[in-house]
Amino acid sequence: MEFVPPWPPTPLATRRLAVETYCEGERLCDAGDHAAGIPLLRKAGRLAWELEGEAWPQWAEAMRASPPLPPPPPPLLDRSTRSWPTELTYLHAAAGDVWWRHATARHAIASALTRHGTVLLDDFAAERMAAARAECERAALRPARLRAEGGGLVVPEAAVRGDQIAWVGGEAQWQAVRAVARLVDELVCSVRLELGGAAARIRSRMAPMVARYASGAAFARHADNHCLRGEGKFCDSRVLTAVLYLSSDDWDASAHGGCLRLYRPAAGAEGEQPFDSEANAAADDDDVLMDVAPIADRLCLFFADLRCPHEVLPVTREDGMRAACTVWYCEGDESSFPLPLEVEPTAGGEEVRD
Ligand SMILES: O=C(O)CCC(=O)C(=O)O
Ligand SMILES: [Fe+2]
Repeated sequence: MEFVPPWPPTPLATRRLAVETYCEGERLCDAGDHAAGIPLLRKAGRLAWELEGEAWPQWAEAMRASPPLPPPPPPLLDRSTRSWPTELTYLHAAAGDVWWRHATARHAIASALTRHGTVLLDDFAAERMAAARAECERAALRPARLRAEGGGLVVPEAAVRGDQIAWVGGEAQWQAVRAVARLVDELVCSVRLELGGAAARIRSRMAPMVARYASGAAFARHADNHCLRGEGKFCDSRVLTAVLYLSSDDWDASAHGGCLRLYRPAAGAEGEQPFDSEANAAADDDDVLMDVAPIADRLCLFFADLRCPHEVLPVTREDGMRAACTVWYCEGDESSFPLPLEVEPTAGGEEVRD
């Protein structure tokens, strides 16, 4: 009688991971670490039912015998890769400096965010960018800190989080950074309703954070706000993250590093863990979505929660500046800067009191 398999064959995309998980489980069991090995063997069986049987199919044996292929490098979005949809290229050329104010652009931005959790806009602040960058270059910054297990704030190792930061208040030294943050406000306020969900309830934002990454600095994989679908012990009110890069004009990510690496949402992310640099560092590279070069005047918008894990890859350049202004947009009106319900186009760069 012909053997009829109990389930459809495991998809090709999952097979390699299943076999590798099995081999790692087997290696740990052989080394006597059954507590770590057995869960991996079980996981392998959940990934590919064929591995539960006595006799493995040919594809599984072949994979066990062949060394794993190195993962393909993630796509690098750099200066040569246009980040907006093709239909916006003409618009960008035609619409003058603030091209994304056009309704077509806003719909495309909202729809990319909804579909992919992230969107990139190049030439975002146009002529306002250079002054903001100059303020960032001049500023005295201090090492960023992370919350330690006991609750206190510590300066971590540079590979875990090595940026130097400042929170932008009402001081005269930050006039241009405040002006670009108001441009981001205008964009976020104009797309929030179309985004729906918690984004539709964005009513405030935090003070902008300016950050510079010197040579050797990185920020290990993390999500800005540890919650999934609005829930989780470590949830705060942040909904959207907006990062506007203020790097040197000649930043070449393939030579100087410092890319923002975006990951797919972690499978089964419960949203219950605090920032855990070890677990995050060990996370799977298979989940990489793309590497975003931190080129000047590029705005990267993404959801602040566990839908968008990300990391800053180490900077390898001694001179030059890898810098950004980050603004977090929050549900409700409790954060430092209330946002209007109606959007007014931001006046051309002049100073308005925040
Ligand atoms: O600078 C970047 O590209 C992202 C920084 C970041 O992830 C953060 O500050 O939370
Ligand atoms: Fe982040």
